[in-house]
Amino acid sequence: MKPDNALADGASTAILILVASELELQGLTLTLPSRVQIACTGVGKIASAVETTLQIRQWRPELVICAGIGGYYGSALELGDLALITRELLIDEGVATAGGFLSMETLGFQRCTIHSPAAVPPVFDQLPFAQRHIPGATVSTVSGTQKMADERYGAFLPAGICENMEGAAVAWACQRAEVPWIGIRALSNFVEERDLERWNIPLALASLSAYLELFLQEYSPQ
Ligand SMILES: O=C(O)c1cccc(C(=O)CC[C@H]2O[C@@H](n3cnc4c(=O)[nH]cnc43)[C@H](O)[C@@H]2O)c1
Repeated sequence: MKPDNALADGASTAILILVASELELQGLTLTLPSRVQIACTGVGKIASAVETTLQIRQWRPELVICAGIGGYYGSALELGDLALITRELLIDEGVATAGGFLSMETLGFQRCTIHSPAAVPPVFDQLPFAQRHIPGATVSTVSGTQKMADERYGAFLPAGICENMEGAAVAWACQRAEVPWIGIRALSNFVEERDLERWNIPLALASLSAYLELFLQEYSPQ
């Protein structure tokens, strides 16, 4: 027997929006067109990779949007601005040595960069915040010190990079399933010395909602 929400044979979902946490799912104010689904993967690489695979198998989407909040290392954007992501870097998978960090790719194991086959997401003029095409950096441990942030991302200034905990895992699962993906992250904090008073998750979720609403209108899947 099929679950209640399974698709009829031959049907497909146009867009599957994946967020990491219930906080993000509950905080988004979206009107979903009929062929758009939204689901929560859980936080981090393992939960999001597994859940993305299961969600793709269930909904057979034409596009996955990996949406959520993220941290920003850079000088061009403010909190509430949007990172439009088509390249995700596995930035902390490797070996720490006295001579510095060696990535798995450098050591001859798996690739550490996942490129999207999808077009760069659009910039919408009518939104009151900046939207920039920058890479995502997927980590297991949030950079909570300025030292770690500088070591990880010093080379990315000034355009910047968006740190998160799921992007590359979602992208990897999409790539294996041959489903195009994009990342849309609203900046909730700067990647710096941890200070929760400087985070603004409500602002980030408001601008993420505004962007996604326009995106879904623009691409109104029938
Ligand atoms: O340090 C804390 O107490 C704390 C409180 C609330 C949330 C967090 C998170 O680390 C949220 C992780 C969650 O949100 C994404 N995210 C947002 N900002 C960042 C960041 O700077 N670095 C990495 N991930 C970030 C992430 O994708 C997770 O889903 C901590």
